[in-house]
Amino acid sequence: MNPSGARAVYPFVAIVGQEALKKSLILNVIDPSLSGVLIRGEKGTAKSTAVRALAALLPEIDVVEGCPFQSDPHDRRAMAPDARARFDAGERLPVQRRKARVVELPISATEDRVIGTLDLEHALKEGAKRIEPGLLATANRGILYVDEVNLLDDHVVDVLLDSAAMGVNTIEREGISFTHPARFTLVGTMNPEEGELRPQLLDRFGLCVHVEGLSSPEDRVEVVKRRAAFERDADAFAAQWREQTETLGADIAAAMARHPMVEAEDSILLDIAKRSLAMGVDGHRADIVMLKTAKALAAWHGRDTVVAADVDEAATLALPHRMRRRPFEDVVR
Ligand SMILES: Nc1ncnc2c1ncn2[C@@H]1O[C@H](COP(=O)(O)OP(=O)(O)OP(=O)(O)O)[C@@H](O)[C@H]1O
Repeated sequence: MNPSGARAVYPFVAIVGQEALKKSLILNVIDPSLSGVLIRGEKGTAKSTAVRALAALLPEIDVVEGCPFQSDPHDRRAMAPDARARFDAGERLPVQRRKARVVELPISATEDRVIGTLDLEHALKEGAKRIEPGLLATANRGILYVDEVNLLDDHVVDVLLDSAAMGVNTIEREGISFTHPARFTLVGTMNPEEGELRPQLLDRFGLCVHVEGLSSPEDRVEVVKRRAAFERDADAFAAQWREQTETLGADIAAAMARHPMVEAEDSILLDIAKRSLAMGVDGHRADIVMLKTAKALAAWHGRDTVVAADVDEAATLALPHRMRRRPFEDVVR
């Protein structure tokens, strides 16, 4: 525990190697419309460590103070009904500035816990209907993290992916229909040895990375040393990595600011289309995501124009889970 009472989190920048994993998360912060990432791989390879550590690198956002739906005080369309009604009535909404969050969805979460529900106790006691927000409300404008996403009820995964795609969540109970903004980046981790995700669900994760244990003995030693130092004194360890953490946070913020300016020429779009055709992907999601990824990469590298190398890298992140399976091969790598 650190002085604020929060449990110290292993720093993102102290993760050894695993560049694709780290890059896929950073790109989703630069462009939250990338539709998230599915991180597949064996156990103990820093998957959950990386996602939890991402919280320290997320941008600051303004929220309507006390709003359980994380309404944006500066954008009427990004407000939940209550905040919008107050805004329309001319109220000056109180603003709280805080970091965007990583919210974890436990594997045992029920549909009500995810979507939200009607507070029946309140309705019975007070005679008034009140919405009890779910995790999709808490995760609005942040990251929703599902560890072992392959073990989550298919129906709940469907709900998550639908909300993530539409940017809204609707709670329907007892004749009431309540809609609130739910824009979040879905990050799922899974160990394929414990079961696969349906291909329809795979395709809806923007990016996919495969993570393996490190193969160099030196790197493995470094992992052990760093972990031991972290466990000995987590705050001192975090302090040791603070400067690098701040630099990475500033680099991400700069890329986010540059991102809307990035352009891609038609020759790049053609290159993307040809790659999708060559890989035999279904539909057009691969092309759309590849272009977005290439643009986020260009912004990350400080450029305003997408170059061929961005498309090369984007393809490694956006295509693996979309290639048509060959007979007898149902494992995505
Ligand atoms: N590349 C790495 N750099 C630093 N620490 C690592 C690395 N790989 C693994 N670790 C350490 O190994 C432990 C296991 O990592 P983590 O909990 O993130 O695994 P995981 O991939 O989420 O798998 P599981 O599903 O088993 O939890 C953690 O203590 C983590 O700090």
